[in-house]
This record gives sequence, C-alpha cells and structure tokens, in this order.
Amino acid sequence: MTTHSVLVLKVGGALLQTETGMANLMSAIKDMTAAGQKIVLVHGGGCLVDEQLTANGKDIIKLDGLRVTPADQIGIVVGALAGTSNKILQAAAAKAGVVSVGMSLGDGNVVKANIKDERLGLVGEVTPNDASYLNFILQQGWLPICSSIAVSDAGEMLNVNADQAATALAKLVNGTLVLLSDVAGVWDANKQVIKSLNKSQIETLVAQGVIEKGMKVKVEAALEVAQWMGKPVLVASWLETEQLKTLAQGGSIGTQIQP
Ligand SMILES: Nc1ncnc2c1ncn2[C@@H]1O[C@H](COP(=O)(O)OP(=O)(O)O)[C@@H](O)[C@H]1O
Ligand SMILES: CC(=O)N[C@@H](CCC(=O)OP(=O)(O)O)C(=O)O
Repeated sequence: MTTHSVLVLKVGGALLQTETGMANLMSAIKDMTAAGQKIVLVHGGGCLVDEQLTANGKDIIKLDGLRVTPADQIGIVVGALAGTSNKILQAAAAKAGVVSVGMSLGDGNVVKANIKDERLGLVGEVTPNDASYLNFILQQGWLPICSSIAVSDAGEMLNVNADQAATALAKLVNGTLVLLSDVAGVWDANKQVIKSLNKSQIETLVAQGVIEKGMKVKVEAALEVAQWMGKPVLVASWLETEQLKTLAQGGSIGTQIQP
C-alpha cells in the first residue's frame, strides 16, 4: 500500500454557510479517509466573526487582509471561531459519519504563538511546535478539525488568519497543503483561473492589485509552504463537487502555487 503524506485541508468561512457544501466536503473526506488518507481540517470563519462583531456593535477593521483584533473584540472572535464555526463543522462531520476531534491551535502545544504586529492587536503569528497531539488523533482514524485561535506563552488568546494556521500545521506534519475557498482558484485581471503561479508572477500580480485582500494572504501562505516543502500547494474551491472528487483521487485542481 502506498503511504500518503498527511493532507492538510483549509476551508474558508463561506463554506459554513452552506449545508450542501459541507456535506459534499465531508463526503469527500470520508472517501479519502476510507482509502487510508490521513487528513487535518483547518477552518476559518471570517464571515461569522463579521456577523458577531456587527451584532455587538463593534467595528470591522482589516489591514492587508488581516483583522485588527483589539482586546474588546477577542472574546467575540474566539466564540465565533473556536466555538460556533468549529462546532458547525463537527456537526457536519458527524452527519457524514466522520468521527472528529474539535480543537484549536491552542491545544496540545501544536504551535508556538506570538503577537504578530502591535498594530493588529491580538493577532497571532504561529510556528510549528509539537505534532504528538495531532498524530495521536490521526492514529485513531479521527479527523482533527482545527480553528485558528491560538494561545501565547504569556496567556493571551490570539486570532490567527486561518490560511496561516494551515501553513503552520502543514509544516508541522510535513503534509500536503490544499487551501479551499469559494473561488475556483487565483484569478488573472479578467477573472480567469490561472493554472500555475510562481513567486515572481505572484509578486507582479500583487503589485498590480490583481491579487488582493484575503487572496493575497492565501497566496503568500501557499508560497511559503510550497517553498518549505519543495512541492506545489493548491488553491482551489470547495464549491465544485467534481473538483473535490479529483482531489480525492490525488489529482490537481485550481491554481498550483509553485515552489
Ligand atoms: N486574484 C484573485 N483571485 C481570486 N480571488 C481574489 C483575487 N483577489 C482577491 N480575491 C478575493 O479573495 C477572496 C478569497 O479570499 P478569502 O475571502 O480570504 O477566502 P477564504 O475566506 O475562503 O479564506 C475571493 O472570494 C475574492 O473575493
Ligand atoms: C487575523 C485574522 O485575520 N483572522 C481571521 C481568522 C478567520 C479566517 O481567517 O477566516 P477565513 O478563512 O474565512 O477568511 C479573522 O478574524 O477573520
């Protein structure tokens, strides 16, 4: 039997707003797991955070795709990501017959977390640390579902961009990273999906403003892992069931970010 490397799948928050999207993804995960593929699911939930901040009369401020997270917002962010978003996905997993473990970056010492930039407030930067907890979960045949909330050694709860969370976990388990969003891949200026992108092409498209906001963060996270692993990282969509099937069969989907 071939040994697969661990697949680290990251899904954006928009997935959590579609029952069918979650059901399709969990069904693909179930098939892959049955075929012996170990999977770590990392999730965002930016849209749920926006909803909760607005409901609580708080401002939504982003800098270069990252949420500025002041102390009076962190409780709401933690609730939306490590609470609601994480449990919505666990519920979808249960419905598909997938046994999951809900966790966050703060569990089992998986990462080291520090404040990224004082201007962003309680936003974390994470580096891989100890894989034991994740490996234990994977050895049981369970699906770890990880939110992007981290805890620093100083005892701060930190909000980490979920693409960057997935980057740290992919490095930790030496896994294959796939970033699934609600767009089919990275677009060019005419909104056509680009099949393959390297560092200099990314720099040009970012400078031109073609790749911006959340996609800029995503592509830069993908490039970091591609270079670290020496193999491509996929930026693709969870929207299309066919793409998920191709992925389950080991095929390439969306945009390949080249090392
Ligand atoms: N060049 C681009 N190609 C694709 N999407 C882009 C591009 N530039 C900006 N975007 C925006 O980035 C979004 C994806 O980033 P983000 O919302 O952070 O995704 P997720 O929440 O799934 O991580 C797209 O929905 C799109 O609006
Ligand atoms: C620091 C930072 O920006 N954190 C993100 C974490 C969630 C996230 O990344 O969600 P998506 O994957 O759905 O975009 C936020 O607060 O929105």
